[in-house]
Amino acid sequence: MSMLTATSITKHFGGLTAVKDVSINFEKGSITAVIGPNGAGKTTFFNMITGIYSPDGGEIHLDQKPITGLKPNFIAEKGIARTFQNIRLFKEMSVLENVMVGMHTHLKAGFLGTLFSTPKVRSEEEQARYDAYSLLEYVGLADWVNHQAKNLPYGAQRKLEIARALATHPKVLLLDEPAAGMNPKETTELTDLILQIRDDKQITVILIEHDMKLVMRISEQIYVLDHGQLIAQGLPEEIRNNPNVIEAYLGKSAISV
Ligand SMILES: Nc1ncnc2c1ncn2[C@@H]1O[C@H](COP(=O)(O)OP(=O)(O)OP(=O)(O)O)[C@@H](O)[C@H]1O
Repeated sequence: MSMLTATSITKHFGGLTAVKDVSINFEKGSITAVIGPNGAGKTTFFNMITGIYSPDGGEIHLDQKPITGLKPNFIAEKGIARTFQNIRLFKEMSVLENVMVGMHTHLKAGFLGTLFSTPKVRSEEEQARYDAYSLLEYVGLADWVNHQAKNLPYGAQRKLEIARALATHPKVLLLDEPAAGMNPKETTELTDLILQIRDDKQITVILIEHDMKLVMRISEQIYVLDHGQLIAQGLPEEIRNNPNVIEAYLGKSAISV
């Protein structure tokens, strides 16, 4: 079953076409990678899906419903969460608070409730605290809950971003270069975590990533962008051996990955 569909989406920045006529269908519960050289249009593609940019052409559907051009907060509420290429945490806040922030779209007590701290607000807050802790335990950060986010090792900060994204109960999780800057041990842990998220929660995972070992290991489908256009799609094995992809991006050395 299709969970997210981009149909012929295009984005121009002045005279530059960053994404041109790209169509991709993401199946429910699948793990898909979008790869390609620097400047290929991968992040722009993510930015259109998450509502940061409105496409200049084409349509996007989530769970068969149109979401094209909706504002990011609406798209988040409808079930798309993301992490960023450059980590975006509230650095002075605790690890637990960072995840609780991710939950706020789901809390029901309104502004007045928050102002007067009614019993309903207090119980919601307690539940949020408990859920945030559970999520941190799930991603392997239980020992860090009370630390300031800025004091976490790099790999743990990336995991915290994932926990915060999961706090919104997404149907689709977009990961923008989740392994960037990670050491091999952290990358292996991340690989296991992504697989676990999909298996346990049936979340549709889409990742942009330059670490080809990770990409080849976990992706069921791979899409390759170059100069804003889709130049290939297929199974990891097919992509690894595709002459156009080797030429545009992977290089000959990739064959041994
Ligand atoms: N806001 C913007 N204004 C103007 N040009 C932009 C903007 N965002 C992206 N671009 C341009 O669009 C093209 C695609 O950029 P994009 O960041 O989507 O590529 P990418 O594949 O994510 O690259 P990388 O792997 O380096 O992150 C690039 O030429 C980039 O300079």
